[in-house]
Amino acid sequence: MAKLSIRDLELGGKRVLIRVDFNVPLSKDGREILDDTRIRETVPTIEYALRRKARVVLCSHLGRPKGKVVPALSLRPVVDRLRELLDHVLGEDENVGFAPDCVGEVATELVNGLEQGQTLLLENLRFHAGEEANDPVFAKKLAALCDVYVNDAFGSAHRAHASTEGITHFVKESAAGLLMESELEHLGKALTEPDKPFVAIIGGAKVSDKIGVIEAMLEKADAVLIGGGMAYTFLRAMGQDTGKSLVEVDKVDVAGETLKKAAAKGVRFLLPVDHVVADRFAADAARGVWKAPAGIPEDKMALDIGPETVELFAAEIAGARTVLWNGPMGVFEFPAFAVGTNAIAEAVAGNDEATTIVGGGDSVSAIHKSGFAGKITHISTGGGASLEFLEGKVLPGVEALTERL
Ligand SMILES: Nc1ncnc2c1ncn2[C@@H]1O[C@H](COP(=O)(O)OP(=O)(O)O)[C@@H](O)[C@H]1O
Ligand SMILES: O=C(OP(=O)(O)O)[C@H](O)COP(=O)(O)O
Ligand SMILES: [Mg+2]
Repeated sequence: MAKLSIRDLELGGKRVLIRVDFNVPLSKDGREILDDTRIRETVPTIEYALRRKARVVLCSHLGRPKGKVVPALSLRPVVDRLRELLDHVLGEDENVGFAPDCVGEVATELVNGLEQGQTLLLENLRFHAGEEANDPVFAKKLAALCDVYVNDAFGSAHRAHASTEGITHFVKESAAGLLMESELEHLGKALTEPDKPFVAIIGGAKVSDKIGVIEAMLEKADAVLIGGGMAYTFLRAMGQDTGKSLVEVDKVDVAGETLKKAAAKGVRFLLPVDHVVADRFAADAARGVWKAPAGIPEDKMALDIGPETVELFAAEIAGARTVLWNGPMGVFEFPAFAVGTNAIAEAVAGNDEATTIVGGGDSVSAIHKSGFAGKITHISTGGGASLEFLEGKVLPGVEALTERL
């Protein structure tokens, strides 16, 4: 099922709306970009359009503002970084423009005022509730800003939102961008029929989003290693005390079912056997190592996997021929709780015989921080998107694109 590519489009003079995933990890005040991979990876697509004299409009979400304007989640800080990265394509005095709202009069005026070879970034799509609700009224407003639509946001391709799915119903041509194509190609090669043993490592904090995918993963993986914030809902399902650790109470049943299925299928399902716990969620919190079978005390939260877990996971990783990793093993943003994530990064990077894929906005930030990024086969801009790709279903953001005839 071939989809239209940006390379199939006539772009000269056209208003080209490119949906990008600039959902980059930010410092707490929202001013500093901690990892710019997701911006850098879209440069080839933007450059491609600019060189063909398109009038380029970029749109993205950032974080989860839930339909309200949250100043700390403004995309404005991205403009400067983008300007630097496009320096080789833009004229000397040329700036990347910024529209303080993604739809409405001001946005329309700024978009229509764009000349060939100019670029405008729209404010956070999720400041409008219509984005996540996939409201056709909002999708139509976005569509009105362009002549052609390009989706380069692989990291958001698992979302059927107004800017990834809805909009395609209101534009004539919807095409994949160069990053979208490259991600699908790399992940397709590595994950459609993965070399075995296939080890999947899942961590991070988006428990309710990703826990459902783990069950599907049991069909493909030989071993599943669960760390980070994902682990505690499973440990709770096993009846362990998890203290103040991240647990999605609504998902404890799903976790229990997944554990049963893994056992029935003979898939090795590894959970942390020890934890680095803290008394509060802070960089300078008092730390200690807690080891199963003792439960995590009521007043403590687990913020990293412990040293025995690292050894257990590293041994499994060493025998793999394909590794897919999404979700950090701990709160790696705090150096004191980055040890487990860095050790797993070293183990994945150290397996020279395996195809290794690390995906996700925060996981990519973590792998760069660890210093081992250079030894990973493919660094993907998608976390949830990579996991859902592995399930084998077509991602809604890809499915919605125009068929190539
Ligand atoms: N034990 C934990 N408790 C709370 N948060 C955690 C824990 N381990 C990891 N995290 C957090 O998970 C976040 C990343 O999760 P997620 O967005 O799912 O990953 P990715 O962006 O790589 O797909 C990080 O900000 C990290 O601090
Ligand atoms: O960061 C993202 O996904 P990821 O954390 O799984 O890598 C995407 O931008 C999707 O964001 P969302 O999970 O808030 O829809
Ligand atoms: Mg993330």
